Amino acid sequence: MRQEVSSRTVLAARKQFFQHARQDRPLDALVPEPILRSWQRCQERGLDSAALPRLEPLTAHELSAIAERHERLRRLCRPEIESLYADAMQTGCVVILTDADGLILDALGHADFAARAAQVALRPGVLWGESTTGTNAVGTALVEGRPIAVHGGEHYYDPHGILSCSAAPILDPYGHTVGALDLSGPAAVDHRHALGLVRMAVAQIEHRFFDEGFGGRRVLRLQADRALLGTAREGVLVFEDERLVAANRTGLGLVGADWSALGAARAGELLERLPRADGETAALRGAGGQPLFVRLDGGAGASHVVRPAIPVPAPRETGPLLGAPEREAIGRAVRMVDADVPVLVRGETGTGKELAAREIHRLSGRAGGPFVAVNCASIPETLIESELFGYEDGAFTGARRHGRKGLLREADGGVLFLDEIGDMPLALQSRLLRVLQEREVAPLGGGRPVKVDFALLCATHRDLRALVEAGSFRQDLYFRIAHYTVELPPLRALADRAVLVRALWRRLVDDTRLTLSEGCERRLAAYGWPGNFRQLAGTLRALAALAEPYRPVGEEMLPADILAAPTAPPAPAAADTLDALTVEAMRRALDACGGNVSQAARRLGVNRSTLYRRLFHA
Ligand SMILES: Nc1ncnc2c1ncn2[C@@H]1O[C@H](COP(=O)(O)OP(=O)(O)OP(=O)(O)O)[C@@H](O)[C@H]1O
Repeated sequence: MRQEVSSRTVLAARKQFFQHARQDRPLDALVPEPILRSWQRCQERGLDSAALPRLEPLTAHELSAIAERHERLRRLCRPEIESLYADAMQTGCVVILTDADGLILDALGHADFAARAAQVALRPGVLWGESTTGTNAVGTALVEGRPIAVHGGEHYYDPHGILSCSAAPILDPYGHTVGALDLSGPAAVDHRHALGLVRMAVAQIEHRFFDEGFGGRRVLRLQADRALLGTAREGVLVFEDERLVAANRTGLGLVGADWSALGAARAGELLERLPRADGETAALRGAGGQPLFVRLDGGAGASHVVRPAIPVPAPRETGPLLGAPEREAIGRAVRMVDADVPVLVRGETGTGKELAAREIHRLSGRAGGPFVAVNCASIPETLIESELFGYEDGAFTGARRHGRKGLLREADGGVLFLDEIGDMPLALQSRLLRVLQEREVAPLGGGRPVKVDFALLCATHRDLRALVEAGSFRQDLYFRIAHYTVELPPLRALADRAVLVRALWRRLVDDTRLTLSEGCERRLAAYGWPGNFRQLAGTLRALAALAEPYRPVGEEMLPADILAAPTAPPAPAAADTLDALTVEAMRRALDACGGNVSQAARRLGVNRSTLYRRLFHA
């Protein structure tokens, strides 16, 4: 209902604004002020709202060069993108990361909506800045410098009326805009929580900027609520000598300052004093008299890297968490790769096919060589050939085309990973087959063939045999790449999922004070996880964002569809077998040591590898 009323109002506002009809009501009573301001900016630029926006998508090659330049931003945003992705899968949305100009770097989400969004060019490589694409959440949030939701007809261009988008700019510790995060879905669906989710995710990302150290400067963490110190909801102020040089928005807000204070304000103007000792939590007052809890990390003589305010995490394990059969299958795949036999990894989306492929590479004799991953489904069909095989100078008309080596040659000495191989066009399948037979690549444009030496790993979520029968996959290529297949089972089919949930939580959440309650773990273990590990990881990250230190996350914080799923049957009586008792003792030791595997192994008097194998790969 709310959606209907608002879309009627927006329609009236559009009529008044774009058709210069009678001014029945002041426009700012019909649409939010930031939207109106944006419409006016677009009109002044001469954008025609009834036309199609002028778009110049980047080529896959240009996009990958830009994405590489923004590697740090993408890495810092990854945990939040994955947790928003879990939400997006449930609400039929896409999560989008852009650079500071509004160029889409990553878009991840529900396939149905992603396909519709692509029709209005809401996809990687396309610029959604306001000056080209009119009023839209990303572009307008970047211009206005604050989080903004743009629903349906509030978009400047008519075709964008199918979208409902919420975006927030991402600021670095110096107040510079480095990108924007956006959650977009169909306009017909009410996404009232989207802006809140995006805002929270951006606060976490901005907080993470401070993890990378400030070279001996003094980093002050502050909060009015002591329990929030050490969490992503704390404020941060960085001082060089006594001068404020970096901050996050919460920190500035708590001392009543804004970005203009950077480089100008001195500590004494913001707080009654700085705490005397490193690591000491002090109760003091802001310059305005407001009570605050503060803690200082690092100082004049401090080491180069800022000490984290949360307990030091155990070193991270990064490979996949696997059951014993899958670990064995991966071991066999490593032997195949070492013998130059191609390997196919099969599994539903999110089961960890790429992670498994990276693990095979890491364990193989080619670990010292490159791992080159190509997603055959995400590169436009017209570009796959040149991306893979490269091209000579002048192979194309147009000044931008310089010769390119191609990914097959870039994988030389290492592993080429062809993800979603089932989506490779038939003509290219023939070319690939020839390369595999002859072990040489001829670039487009008639260059001399070059010898290549790479091991081939392919992955698919499809039934390749059925594609062969349907005539869309070459049988000879199928036989060539599917000598040995690693089947990754869906998460719901794995044994002992509670152990997996706990292990993944420990991996993803550095702060050992944050834990899941038993009931919550049970619910998570019982759920069907259509998005498999990816969805589970996203959900765990979202729960971590809501968790408070020393208060185990309760079931009530779980998303509705997980709560609605039936819970697991009670543990089997076999729990009293010697094996089950051993594993239970190991789990308890691990919990007692805050997830630190080395410490737990020492306590039990067993090898670290034994503990790891029994708990995580059992
Ligand atoms: N076995 C696992 N252990 C821990 N994390 C995992 C595991 N499998 C997947 N993940 C996590 O889930 C996410 C998705 O993994 P990955 O991209 O490898 O899946 P995929 O099967 O290749 O997905 P898609 O088919 O959609 O490309 C990643 O963040 C990865 O770290």
